[in-house]
Amino acid sequence: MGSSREYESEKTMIKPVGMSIAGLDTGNGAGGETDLRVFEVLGIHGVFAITAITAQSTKGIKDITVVNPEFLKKQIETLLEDFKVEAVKIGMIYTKEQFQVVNELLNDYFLVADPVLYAKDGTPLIRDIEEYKKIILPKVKVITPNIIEASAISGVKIEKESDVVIVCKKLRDSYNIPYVIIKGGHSKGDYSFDYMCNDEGLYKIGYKRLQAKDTHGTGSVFATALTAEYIKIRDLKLAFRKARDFVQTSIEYGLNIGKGIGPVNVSVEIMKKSMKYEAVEEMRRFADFAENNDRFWILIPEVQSNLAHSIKPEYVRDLNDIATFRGRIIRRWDKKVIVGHPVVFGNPTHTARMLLSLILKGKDSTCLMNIRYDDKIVESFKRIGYETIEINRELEPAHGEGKTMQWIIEYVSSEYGGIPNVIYDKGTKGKEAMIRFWTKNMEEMIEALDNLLKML
Ligand SMILES: Nc1ncnc2c1ncn2[C@@H]1O[C@H](COP(=O)(O)OP(=O)(O)O)[C@@H](O)[C@H]1O
Ligand SMILES: Cc1ncc(COP(=O)(O)OP(=O)(O)O)c(N)n1
Repeated sequence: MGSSREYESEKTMIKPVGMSIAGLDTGNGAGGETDLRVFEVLGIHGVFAITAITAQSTKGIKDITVVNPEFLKKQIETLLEDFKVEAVKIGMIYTKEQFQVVNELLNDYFLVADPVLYAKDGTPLIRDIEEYKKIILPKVKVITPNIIEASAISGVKIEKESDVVIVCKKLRDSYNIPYVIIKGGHSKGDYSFDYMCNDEGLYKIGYKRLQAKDTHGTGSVFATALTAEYIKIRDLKLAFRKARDFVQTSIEYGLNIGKGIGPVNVSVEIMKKSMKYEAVEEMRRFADFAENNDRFWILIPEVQSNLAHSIKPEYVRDLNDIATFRGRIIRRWDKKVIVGHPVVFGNPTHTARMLLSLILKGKDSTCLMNIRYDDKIVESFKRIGYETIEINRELEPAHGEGKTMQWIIEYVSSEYGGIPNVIYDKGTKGKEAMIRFWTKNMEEMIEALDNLLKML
């Protein structure tokens, strides 16, 4: 046996470093600690120099303790002498003495300023605004105000798109800022437009305005994501698009925690990726079960089977969150069952569509398989303890291809109130009779089919 030294890696692991200079939000929704989480999920090692501690929750800010400028200086110096900081995001920074520290220490750095004049509850987060304009703004490469902040800093009220152009120009000219990004979260309309202006002109991105309650931290998260993306790709226009995309997803999955405005969900993308990985592993487990059970062929209809398996239902939005086997589950001439790998997401199979309809209807279901219709199979499901329901495919309206699965779920739900685990039909002209069986999880699916096969 070789010693463990043989396997020691010679490679050193490195990560780019980004810095946040910001206040601490004790509720972990908007301050420097959230910036660290954003840096982390975007592949940056975040470091944090703290300017103030806010006693804050989803209900707002109760109090603020400001860090003295000497200690802010000590923190920044300590970090800069050790790490190669690639870019710095400046969030809440409170006093002119603190601004002077930044002015003194961060001359040669790429600075992104989020001028958080007020928190959502109206609490001022930058006290000496006039000094901020004089000391901080001329140093920054990018500024990311919302329309209220942009109006307050420029003195020009933003009411329409042409005002954005005027304010952009004014901010760029007055403070010599190369990139001004004005965020449209506080404007009205079906789309939330953000504008970036630079030497080349105005560039606008619009995303559907989400009717979301839990939006605490949108601005902080946007500016930090922009900083992180800039560090990675060094292209601010592309970083703008990526940061905007990141914020949209974070708002879409905002966290309904606390009694007030919950934080946006910055880790949702990596969580969904890891859930998808788990789903693939479970599909493999199912494939082993199906291929190694010598009676599994009994369950396979003429049109063959498939298994649809989703990530946690609350994270499911569309077919991209549902896995199936690309080559279906096939019964060979010699009764051998072959599972057609690979597992793929976003495959518009009947099983995936039906599972999606079930989930969108509010069912806590993650697995669904289509099974050959046979009286004995339906009876066995009943004996195991599952409720069954028969539907008549003759009743299906002529709604074109691709709508049948949704119709079955809508029909069962409206006619019978609930949606039993076993839904079957005896077929119609050109349509094979079929059983569809759904379960809460993979454990239950495998156990139920195992029991069923022992009865047949
Ligand atoms: N309801 C929403 N739907 C979609 N995007 C939004 C919504 N609210 C804010 N945003 C986006 O979130 C980001 C932060 O914007 P904004 O809320 O204006 O900043 P701040 O948090 O500084 O007030 C912007 O990209 C904006 O377009
Ligand atoms: C400590 C701290 N820093 C910044 C903010 C404001 O951030 P923002 O992203 O604008 O979030 P909302 O307050 O608007 O939700 C903060 N609240 N606390």
